[in-house]
Amino acid sequence: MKILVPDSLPLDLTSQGAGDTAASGHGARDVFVEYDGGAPLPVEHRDAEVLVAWANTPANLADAAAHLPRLRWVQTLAAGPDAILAAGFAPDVVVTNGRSLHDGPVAEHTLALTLAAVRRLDRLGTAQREHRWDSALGDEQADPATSSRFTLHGAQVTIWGFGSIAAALAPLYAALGARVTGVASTAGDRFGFPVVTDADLPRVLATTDVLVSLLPAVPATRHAFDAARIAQLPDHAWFVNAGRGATVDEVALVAALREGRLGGAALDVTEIEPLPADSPLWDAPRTILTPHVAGGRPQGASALVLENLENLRAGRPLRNVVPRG
Ligand SMILES: NC(=O)C1=CN([C@@H]2O[C@H](COP(=O)(O)OP(=O)(O)OC[C@H]3O[C@@H](n4cnc5c(N)ncnc54)[C@H](O)[C@@H]3O)[C@@H](O)[C@H]2O)C=CC1
Ligand SMILES: O=C(O)C(=O)CO
Repeated sequence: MKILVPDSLPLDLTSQGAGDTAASGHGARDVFVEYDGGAPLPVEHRDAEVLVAWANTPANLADAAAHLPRLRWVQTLAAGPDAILAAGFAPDVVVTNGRSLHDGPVAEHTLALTLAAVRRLDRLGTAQREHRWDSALGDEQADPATSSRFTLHGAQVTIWGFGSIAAALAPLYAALGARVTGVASTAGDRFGFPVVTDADLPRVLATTDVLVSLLPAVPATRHAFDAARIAQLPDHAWFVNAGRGATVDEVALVAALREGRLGGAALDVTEIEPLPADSPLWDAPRTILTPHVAGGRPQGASALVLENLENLRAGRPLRNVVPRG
């Protein structure tokens, strides 16, 4: 079985006995071939049956979808399913994602964005660059009625998209004294945190101090955070997004920031990446931007690939299957 693996990651796929594919019925050894996810796939590797993807260009993925007739399984190492679903792989190709491989780093980065937001590091950074000692901020925020703007202690944090990353993140907020509510496709109690569905958003958002979005980009979540949702939040609430930019109506967000309708926005992701130089988001007031760096490299990618390779050989269901259509 020929398995294409990205040359952009140091995967260790040698320690698994994976070379012997007798159990798969092919009677030949597995061949791991490194490829460049930024270039067309070499013609001599169009007989590959497995594609492991990481940070591939859309053109490379479309090329793979069109030119690998024997393809059975695509393993993306990204948690987000959007890019791999957009490539147009045939319906009988199993697609799995890197859910869980980014939990720790994304949780840390999202917490960092949240702390930068509530402690107003944006404003204090500007003051530093202007050589101004802006200690007034501390006094302004000392008012108990509004102190939730300046501390997470006692603040209501709502995590929209309460899945694998949220499971790592929610306890960090709780440890700082925040109350955490999750929003997901199904309601219930998860890891000790209450989880509601979108139907409850108007009620939940009304008392939210920090709305954290970890929503995947799928058709149902496109521009989910729009003018109507912004209007449901208190004016002091911050919006933190480490999910996907496509879930945000950025025109509505910039308008709200300019009108003082939000405490601010801290965004690791934007609808177009890299963010165009003329995007109004760069200069929107009370806005913190980071360039899609929350996840970084996947953690434990080799183990996931090997586990799913074993599953494929044994005819078992693969881990992290992305629902199609
Ligand atoms: N900024 C970065 O570097 C990174 C961003 N991400 C993003 O984070 C997202 C979340 O990752 P995981 O937690 O691993 O995914 P997950 O699949 O474990 O969780 C997603 C959650 O969103 C919920 N959800 C989906 N549609 C919803 C809707 N319409 N309303 C309410 N909830 C909805 C699901 O019920 C699920 O609980 C990824 O899809 C990806 O876009 C992931 C890794 C790195
Ligand atoms: O895993 C993902 O979805 C990412 O965005 C990686 O940075």
